[in-house]
Amino acid sequence: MAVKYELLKTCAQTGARLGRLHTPHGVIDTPTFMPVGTQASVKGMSPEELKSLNAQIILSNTYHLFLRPGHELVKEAGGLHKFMNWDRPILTDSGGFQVFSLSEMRKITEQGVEFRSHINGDKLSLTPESATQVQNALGADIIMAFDECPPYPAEYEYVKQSTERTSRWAERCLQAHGRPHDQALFGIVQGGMHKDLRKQSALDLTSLDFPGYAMGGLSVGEPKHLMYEMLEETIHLLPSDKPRYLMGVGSPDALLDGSIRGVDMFDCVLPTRIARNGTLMTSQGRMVVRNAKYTSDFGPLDPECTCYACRNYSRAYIRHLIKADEMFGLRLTTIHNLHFLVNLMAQVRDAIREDRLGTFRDQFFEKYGMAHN
Ligand SMILES: CNc1nc2cc3c(=O)[nH]c(N)nc3c(CC[C@H]3O[C@@H](OC)[C@H](OC)[C@@H]3OC)c2[nH]1
Ligand SMILES: [Zn+2]
Repeated sequence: MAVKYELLKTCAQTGARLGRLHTPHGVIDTPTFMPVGTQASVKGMSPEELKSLNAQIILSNTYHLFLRPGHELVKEAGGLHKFMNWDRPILTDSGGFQVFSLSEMRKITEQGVEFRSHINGDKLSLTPESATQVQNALGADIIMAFDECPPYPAEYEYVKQSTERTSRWAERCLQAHGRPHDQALFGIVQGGMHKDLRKQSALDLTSLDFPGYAMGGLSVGEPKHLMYEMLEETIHLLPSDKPRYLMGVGSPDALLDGSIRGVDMFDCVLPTRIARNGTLMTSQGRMVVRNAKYTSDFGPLDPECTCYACRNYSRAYIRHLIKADEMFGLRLTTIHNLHFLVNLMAQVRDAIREDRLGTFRDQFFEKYGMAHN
């Protein structure tokens, strides 16, 4: 069956929505946080551990898998679900963003992007057609249109040209989309930090009628208030019966403030990335467990947390593992941070159900401390 969004209710206190996203590999409760598994693995986590954390969908990335091991190999393996032994929903990004953030020597034209692999320097290219065909081969449940995420800051004229080209690319992606097993292609709204360009991009893409829409070009170094301004400018132009996905956003405060503004889906490498240097998101704010003050602290990472790491290990032990460069340490900090965000979104959904998300946000910020994010 196709990807279908079901709006269950809107929070009476805020603009937040409670929903369910039905996909061929299962249902996703929204608003949702999606763990990132860029190279077909959420770093250090097994599928069983992700399921025990109640992760309902994970992300992977076209740019990385196109370079290594190659989409033909993944297709030969039976697709990404089989290849990585994950039988729940997967979303893949189109690679547009990574071409600009990772590759060298890139050249962008109406046709697409030419670049050199950051792995071995090979001269490669991606176009709206090839990026869509790669994603068809990988077989995720939700795939993203091939777009350009303009740098921040950028000249108005550049953003205008880029955004108009991204709208033309979106149409080419729809044409090229093979729709294998009802795979859903989401459009990505651009427009930089310019309200008129954001509006035009939203109108262009909604006229093409995608099953879901992402807000791209944000969380690229702009001040948070600017991100929210662009979000507010765009989100009411998107159909309310389709899911809205804010790309690259995942600090706790942004998940709350994005949900309040009507966002249904979030992704971010933050929880897994900071876990790898021993930084934890806890109910009392951020904590750096390698800090000497935890040397003989035999309590859990977070006294309010019920995750596997907090139920079975102490700060002292995890600090020791991180200092000793033991792999198990990073697995425990990753388990905790992923649990923290997945659990935060479960509390957000409960708050929406009970029309109290605004109150929940204020209470959370109070405890978590707005200084941290
Ligand atoms: C951090 N801030 C941020 N702003 C972003 C904006 C865009 C955008 O406009 N277009 C596209 N196509 N992608 C974007 C992305 C990348 C997200 C992916 O990047 C990968 O995480 C690093 C991951 O791949 C599994 C994820 O998959 C959806 C952004 N990330
Ligand atoms: Zn925990």
